[in-house]
This record gives sequence, C-alpha cells and structure tokens, in this order.
Amino acid sequence: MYIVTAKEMYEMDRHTIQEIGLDERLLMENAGRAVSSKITGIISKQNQICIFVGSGNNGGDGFVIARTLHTQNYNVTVLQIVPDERITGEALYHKTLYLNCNGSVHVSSDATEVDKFVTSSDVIIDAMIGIGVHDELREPVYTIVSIINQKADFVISVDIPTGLPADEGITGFSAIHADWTFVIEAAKMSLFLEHTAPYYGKWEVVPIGISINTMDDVPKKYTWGEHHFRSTLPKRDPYAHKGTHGKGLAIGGSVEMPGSIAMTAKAALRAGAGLLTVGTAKNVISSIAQTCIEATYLMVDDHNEHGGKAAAIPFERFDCIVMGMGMGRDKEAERLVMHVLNEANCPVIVDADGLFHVKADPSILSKRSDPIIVTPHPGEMAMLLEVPIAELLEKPFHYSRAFAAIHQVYVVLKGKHTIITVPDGKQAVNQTGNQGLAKGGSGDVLSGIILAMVMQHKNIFQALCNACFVHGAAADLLIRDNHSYYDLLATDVIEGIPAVYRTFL
Ligand SMILES: NC(=O)C1=CN([C@@H]2O[C@H](COP(=O)(O)OP(=O)(O)OC[C@H]3O[C@@H](n4cnc5c(N)ncnc54)[C@H](O)[C@@H]3O)[C@@H](O)[C@H]2O)[C@@H](O)CC1
Ligand SMILES: [K+]
Repeated sequence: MYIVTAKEMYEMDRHTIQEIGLDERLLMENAGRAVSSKITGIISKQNQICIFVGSGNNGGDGFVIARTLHTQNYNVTVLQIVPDERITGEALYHKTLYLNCNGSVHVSSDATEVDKFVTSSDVIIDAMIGIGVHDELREPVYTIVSIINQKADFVISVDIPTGLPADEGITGFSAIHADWTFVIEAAKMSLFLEHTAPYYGKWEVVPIGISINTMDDVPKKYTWGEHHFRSTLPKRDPYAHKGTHGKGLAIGGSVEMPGSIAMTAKAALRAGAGLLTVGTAKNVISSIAQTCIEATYLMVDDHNEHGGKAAAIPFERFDCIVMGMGMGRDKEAERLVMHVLNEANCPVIVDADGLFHVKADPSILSKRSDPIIVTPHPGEMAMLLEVPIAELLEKPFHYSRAFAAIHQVYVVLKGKHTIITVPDGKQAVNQTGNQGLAKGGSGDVLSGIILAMVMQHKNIFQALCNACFVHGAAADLLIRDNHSYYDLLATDVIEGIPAVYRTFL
C-alpha cells in the first residue's frame, strides 16, 4: 500500500484521468461505490444516516455514497453545507443522479439546523472536505465540525476526516474525530503521525481503480505488511550450515546494564542468526553466559584488569555487527564505538548508547564504505538531529529522509509507526506492533532481530522491514493469545518469535 502526500495523490488522480483516460466522473463513482460497500458492512438499515457534503470532490464522493445507500434502501439524507451554486463539475453530475433517484438534500450550514441533523442521526458520514483542505477550517465548517465532534454518535469519514491535513509538518488544525475512515486508494501520510493518526479512528484503504504502476514517478513510501514478509524472507536452504546464516557480533552491555546485550543476543539467535558472538566487558560475560549458552563471548573492555589492552576485535570473522545496547556513555565506550565504525568492514547497526557516541562525531558515518544502520527512538533521533522531539514527531518522514541522505545511512525510526528509510529516500512504515512494546528492552530485542535479518537478506531494506515486522508481529500474537499490554516483557517478545515464523511462513 502506497503512502502519499496530497500532492502525490492529486498526481495519481491526474495520471489516471489524463494519461489512462478514465473519466473523472467514473473515478468518483468508483470512489463512492468502494466506500459505500465498506460502509454497509458496519451500519444497518435501521440506522438514520446523514451525509454531510461539501463543495469539492470529497462532497462528490458523498453524493455517490448517498445514491448507492438510497438505492439499497438505507435511511439516508444529505445535508449540503454549501449553497447550490458551489456544487459544480462532477460533484454536480453525481448530485443530479442522486436527486433523479428521489434522494433528499437539505441545504444549510446553520448551527441549530446542523445540531438537529446530528442529534437525530445514528450515523454521520463526513464528506465535507477531503485532501483539498487548506489552512485552518473557516466558518461555517469550523462550527459544524465542533458540533459533530461533540454530539455525533458515530462518524464515518470519507478519505480523510474533514479538516485534517494529509501531509506531515502541519499543526494547529481542527478536524473531525472519526470512528472510521475509508481512505481512498492510498494511505495519506497523516495516518502515521502521532498528532494526526488518532483522528482517523479505525481505517481501511479502498482501491478505486487508480493506475499507479504506469506512472513514471511512483511514490517512494509504502507500508510493509504480511505479504511483503512472506514474499521477501529468504528461504532456509536444506543444505545450509551454521555459517550460511551469518556470523554476527553484538557489542554492548555493562556492569549496570548486563541484560540488554543478553536480550539482543537471544533475539538474534531466535530470529535465525547462524552464529553469534557477544562482545562485552569481562564481568558481564560471567553474569550472562549462563542465560545465553548458544552464544560465544569476546571480551571488548578497553583495558583488562591488569591495565593492558584487551584483545583486538577480529573483524574479519563477522558478517555483521550490532552495537550500543547497554554499553554505557563513558569515554571507553565512545572509543569502542569509533573503533568499530573505523575498522569494521561489514554492515554495522548502531543502537542506543552507540547513537549517543556517534553524536560526538556524526561525520564518521559518511566516511564508511560499508553500510550503516541506525535504530533511534524519537528521543535519540531528535538528539542526533538537534531538533525538539515534538518537531521530529510532526515530520518523521522528512527528518528520517534528511538524516539518511546526509549521512548515507539506513534509518529505523522506532515508534508506533516505525519508519524504515534507505539512503536514497525510499521509506516503509511497518504495520505490526502494539503498545505492549513500550517497555525497557524492546529496542534491544529489535536490534538482535535486525542483526539476524541483515545477515540473512541480500537486500538491507527488506531485512530491516522484516525485522520490524517480526518484532511487532511477535508482540501482536502474544497479546492475542496469552499476554496483555500491561504484562508483556521484552523477553516474552523473544519467545514470541517462533510463533511469527510458524504463523506467517
Ligand atoms: N479526481 C479526483 O481528484 C478524485 C477525488 N476524490 C475525492 O476528492 C477529494 C479531493 O477533492 P478536492 O480537491 O475537490 O478537494 P476537497 O473536496 O477535499 O475540498 C475542497 C473544498 O474544501 C474547501 N476548503 C478547503 N480548505 C478549507 C478550510 N480551511 N475551511 C473551509 N473550507 C475549506 C474548499 O473551499 C473547497 O470547496 C479527495 O479527498 C477525494 O475524496 C475522489 O472522488 C477520487 C477522484
Ligand atoms: K472528509
């Protein structure tokens, strides 16, 4: 499923109408019909339905929905919130069809009238404004939206809740709080932003016959879900040996935080890493070796107990390195991070405290010729970019793309909607996961899964997307079957990985 800005959506519409030759009124018919068939799945013929219709093409969709429901004997009426002369073009064509079917249209934007329609309806269908919204809502729409938000029982928005921007980086709007939104053809960017996503309520994207694959410039953002995972996860070769699935090194852990690196190691092994070495401090090795007996261990303290240098890391033995989890923020850890980034000739994943150390000299990232993957949560990403977290969260696609381009790195920006970005700007949003993952250790587990995936895939983008998919899907299955959002632990997620493979493959 593509993720688009309003501009990209208009270009997709234009392409379909002008280049493919699909008549615009037919496209509107498709949109209204597709949304109607979803709406009839969630309402009943006993419901009193009022469709609020505005002056643009979103209103045109509203008239198609009105006609479709009316001809199927639903109790439907239209409240047109703009004067008749503002209904023009294809919207007028569809209004006429609806009237020809004896459909009823009331024209009013008066608050008392609106209030009456809202309180006497079981279902409000919001087709006032779609992706054509500019700036904050003007009157009378502002008041109409407030009345609906305060008094409506159940609101279904068409394409996007009225007033909500499709794009990132826009604040200070007021919008319909929908219970359901049927999104036309492609997911709008605001579906994946913390400050806008809740307005959609539940949502589903409905295809309407737009031809994307024939476009020269297809959108570079899309969602990553089950069918991507199934179709891209490399098969395990029956003749494989342990080396086939990668020799990984996980560097991290400290006396205060020995658990992080243990969780990373276990998650990497559960996710399919062939061989795993944990690089950590000497006294961490003794505390975690019993809990992760499948791993081998390498001492990477800067100094050993006699004050001499610890053994150098044999980089040539590893196919991929993940570092940072629980390693601490002292100078020794910083030296280790810089050493790995300078010397390792394999992909390196930098997480947690590793990102803190990278901040000391981010130019080190673009100096490397082997791939780098950074896996920040919003706080870490904001720290790396030196922007306030709120600003980052308003424009996570933009900031991820900017960081990936400047430093030529892969970025996994973790969150409810984890965004995976490739240096060339391609982006995917992972669709699995839930609030049970908002716990200490979740990131350590994800790092381990990423390590395992990067070693198994030839394509790093697919590896990162699949790692996020597995991590989120493990949590989803655990919540579905035997855990809750409250009790789920990071170690449960590790033990949930087998269910993901067994369910989806
Ligand atoms: N060919 C197409 O372009 C298609 C468009 N479709 C629908 O058309 C929508 C886009 O249509 P339009 O481009 O006509 O735009 P919209 O219908 O989304 O909105 C335009 C109207 O909103 C009003 N408006 C904008 N900002 C406002 C504000 N701040 N306060 C008050 N009023 C404001 C404008 O005056 C204008 O009348 C999509 O969301 C989708 O629902 C679908 O029918 C599929 C085909
Ligand atoms: K709408």
